[in-house]
Amino acid sequence: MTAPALRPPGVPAAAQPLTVADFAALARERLPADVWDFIAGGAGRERTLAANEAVFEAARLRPRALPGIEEPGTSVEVLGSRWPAPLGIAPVAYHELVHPDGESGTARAAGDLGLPLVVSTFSSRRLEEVAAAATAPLWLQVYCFRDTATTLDLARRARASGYQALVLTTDTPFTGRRLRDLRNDFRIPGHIAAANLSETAAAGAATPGAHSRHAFDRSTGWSVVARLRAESGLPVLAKGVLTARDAEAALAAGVAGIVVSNHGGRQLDGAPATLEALPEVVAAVRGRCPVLLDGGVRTGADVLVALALGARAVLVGRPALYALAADGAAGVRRMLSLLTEEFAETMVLTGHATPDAIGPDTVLPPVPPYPARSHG
Ligand SMILES: Cc1cc2nc3c(=O)[nH]c(=O)nc-3n(C[C@H](O)[C@H](O)[C@H](O)COP(=O)(O)O)c2cc1C
Ligand SMILES: O=C(O)C(=O)c1ccccc1
Repeated sequence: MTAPALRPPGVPAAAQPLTVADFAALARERLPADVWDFIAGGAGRERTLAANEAVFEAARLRPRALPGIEEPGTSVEVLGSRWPAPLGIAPVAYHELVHPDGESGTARAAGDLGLPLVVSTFSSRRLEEVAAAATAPLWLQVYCFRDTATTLDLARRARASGYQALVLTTDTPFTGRRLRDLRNDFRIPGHIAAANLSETAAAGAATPGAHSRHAFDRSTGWSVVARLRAESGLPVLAKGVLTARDAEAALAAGVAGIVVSNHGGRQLDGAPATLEALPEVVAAVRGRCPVLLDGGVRTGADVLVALALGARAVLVGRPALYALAADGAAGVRRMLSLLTEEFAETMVLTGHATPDAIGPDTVLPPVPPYPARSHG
C-alpha cells in the first residue's frame, strides 16, 4: 500500500502516468498512426472492443464501512505458482513494434514484479532469449500451423527453455477483419521479425491477415490439446473461450485452465464482452480448473470485479504495449505497479483481506445499456 514513487525533481506532473489511460495517451503520441491503429483497433465495427471496457466501466462495487484491514494480501495461486497479484501480461505479437527492447524489456519488468508474461507465437524476440531475461513465470502462446512441425517445435522449445505452460489460442482460425489495418495497408515493418518461426513459416508474416489465412491450420480441433501436452510435457490452457459449451469441450480435452477472452475485440465483432461471458464459463467449469480473463482490464477495480465474478486472475494486453512504448521496461514496471496498487486499495475499500474472499456480492447487478466509448 506504499504510495506511487514521487517524481524526480524537474519532471512535470503531467508527464508522470498515473493510469493505464495515461500510458495509452503517451503511446499514441509516440507511435506512428498505423502502428497505433494495429494495436488499439479491433475487428469489424469494434463493438466487442468497445464493450470490453464499457462493461467494466458500468460495474458498481459495494463498499465496506470501517473495513479494519491494515494491509491486504494480494497474492493468488495459479497452476501451482504464487503470483504476487492476480495479474499477468497477455500474449501480444511483436513488442519491438513499440520499443527496441521488445519482449526482453517486458519480461524484465514482469520479472521485477514477479508477475507472469505470456509470450506470443509472434514474439519479435526468440522465446529462448525472452526466457534469459525473465525472472517470473513465462507461458508460451501457441497458434496451430498447417505445418505441424512448426507448432510442435514451439511446444518442445517452450519446455526446453523453462516455460511453465502453453496457452492455445482457440479463437483465431485466421485474424479478424480489422478495417483500420486494411485501410492503412498496414505491414509489420521490415526490421521486425517473427523471431520464433523458420524462414518458411514466417514468409508473408508482415501482413497478419493474409499470413494467418494461408499458414494457420483451420482444421484444428480440441484433440490438439493432448498433442501439445504430450509434445511439451506442459499444462495447456485454452484462450478464447466465451461459452459454457466451449468450456466443457476444453475441459473434456484436458486443459489445465481457461482464459475467457475475445482476443481484445479483434476476432468476432459482436462477441460478448469478456466480463459478460465470465459468469457462464465459471458456472460451467464448476471449479475444475482456474478461469482467467483478458479484455478491457484497465484499473485495479476492474481486476477486483473480474475476481468477484469468478476469475482467478486477469491478463492485460494493450496496457503492456502502451507502457512499453511510453518508457520501455520502466514503463511496464510502473504500469504493473499501478494496477497492483489500485487493486490492493480497492480490496480494502470493499472489505477484502485476501483475493479468495472476493465474491459476487461485491458487485451490483449491471444496468444496461452500457455507455458508448470512443477508441479514436
Ligand atoms: C497488438 C495485439 C497483438 C496481439 N497478438 C496476439 C497473439 O499473438 N496471440 C494471441 O493469442 N493473442 C494476441 N492478442 C490478444 C491478447 O492476447 C488479448 O487477448 C487482448 O489484447 C486482451 O485485451 P486488452 O488488450 O483489452 O487487455 C493481441 C492483441 C493485440 C492488441
Ligand atoms: O493481432 C493479433 O491479434 C494477433 O493475434 C496476431 C496474429 C498473427 C500475427 C500478428 C498478430
